[in-house]
Amino acid sequence: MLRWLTAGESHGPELVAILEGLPAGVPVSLDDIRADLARRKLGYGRGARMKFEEDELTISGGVRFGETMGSPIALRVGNTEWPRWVDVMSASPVDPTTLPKGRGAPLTRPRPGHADLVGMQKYDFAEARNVLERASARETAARVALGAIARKFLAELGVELVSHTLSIGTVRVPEGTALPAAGDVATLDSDPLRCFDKFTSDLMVAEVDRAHDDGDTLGGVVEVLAYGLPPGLGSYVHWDRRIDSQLAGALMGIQAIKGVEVGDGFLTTTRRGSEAHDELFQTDAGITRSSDRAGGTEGGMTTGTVLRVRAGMKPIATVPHALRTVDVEKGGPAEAHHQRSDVCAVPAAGVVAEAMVALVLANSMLEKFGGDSVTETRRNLDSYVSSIPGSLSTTSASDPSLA
Ligand SMILES: Cc1cc2nc3c(=O)[nH]c(=O)nc-3n(C[C@H](O)[C@H](O)[C@H](O)COP(=O)(O)O)c2cc1C
Ligand SMILES: C=C(O[C@@H]1CC(C(=O)O)=C[C@@H](OP(=O)(O)O)[C@H]1O)C(=O)O
Repeated sequence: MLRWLTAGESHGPELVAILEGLPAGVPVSLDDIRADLARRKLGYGRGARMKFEEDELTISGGVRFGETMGSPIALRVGNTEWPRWVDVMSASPVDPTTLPKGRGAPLTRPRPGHADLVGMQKYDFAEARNVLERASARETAARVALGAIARKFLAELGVELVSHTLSIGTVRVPEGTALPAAGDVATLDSDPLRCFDKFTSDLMVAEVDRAHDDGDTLGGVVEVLAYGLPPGLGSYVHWDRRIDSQLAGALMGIQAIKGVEVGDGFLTTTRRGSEAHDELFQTDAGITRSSDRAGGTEGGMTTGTVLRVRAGMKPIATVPHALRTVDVEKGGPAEAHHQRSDVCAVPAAGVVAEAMVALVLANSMLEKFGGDSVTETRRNLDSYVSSIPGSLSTTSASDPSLA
């Protein structure tokens, strides 16, 4: 079983992360993790902070000479902006009146849609700093770093992941657009919104510009695809072993994600049964499916076809054209506090979603195939796959495309 934890605040010295349970022998380099951290910063519409803040990555345990050792992997993602926050985020007691004017001023005008107000009520804080520091999606840098390692493990087992933007606000990729293939990561990352359809991507950029000009923010939908999975990860035998349940939980655990779909998701609910499922056919090569509507899971298990999951992100809560709120110190109406923020962080959420899916799939692989070394995991996987009649041809008969 894989376990992972993150700690650290948005403006603290660093984020730290631990991944426990990964077999030995997985090739991991600083550059692999850095590449995914860099991808998380991409996407048109992110705020100024993405430009000046660097992720300073250190591997402090679990990897030697470029390979995992089977021991817990410990990572640090240092924050180059820390010198500017040493006083406000000091771990030692500080008298706030000694801080320069404006530094550490109490945040008493909670932002609707962010964690500010309920966090203050729940943890008995008089202002929102302690809440937003941890609620902030800065933490997703740590998860992406962990996901990069899970992804390397999956690659050793022949599994590759890719994510793309399906919609920004009301601008959607047209139905029937071909899905990105595993190797399309570089093409996607050179696109300002990581949208596979160039025409739609330009419309999305214009949508972000409009929101920015209006002092507003946007959400959207991302999709993660995983190629090369075997049938049978997850299980129908118990609710918490269903792969759909684990994927949904992991994706909903990302800040601002408010909905998850597997395969054609809610669209499937509008179809008749005769048009909703993927029919099975016997061919010389084995059993194939006529379509790929289910998104690669049936009965809480992977089918062996491409896995397709979507996550819907709400618009950023820190709206420049500030929302109405209450000043909890003075009482009475006020405008929510706002300094800067992303206009749209949907493409970044896609990279985070990839990381979460990678961690869930890596865990499922280990649950089913075990292994203290990746060679052992692969041997067990190969033996299982070769024991299933027709298993190598369970991929969809048709090219997957957007429903
Ligand atoms: C990659 C990413 C970047 C984000 N950037 C911002 C931001 O700049 N400003 C903001 O208010 N919320 C941002 N959010 C969303 C908040 O972190 C989130 O809305 C908040 O923690 C409250 O949680 P909830 O939306 O799940 O209720 C971002 C989320 C993600 C995934
Ligand atoms: C720092 C990151 O994202 C931050 C996530 C975030 C939020 O409220 O979630 C708010 C913004 O930070 P600030 O309020 O300091 O401008 C984003 O920049 C990051 O992704 O690395």
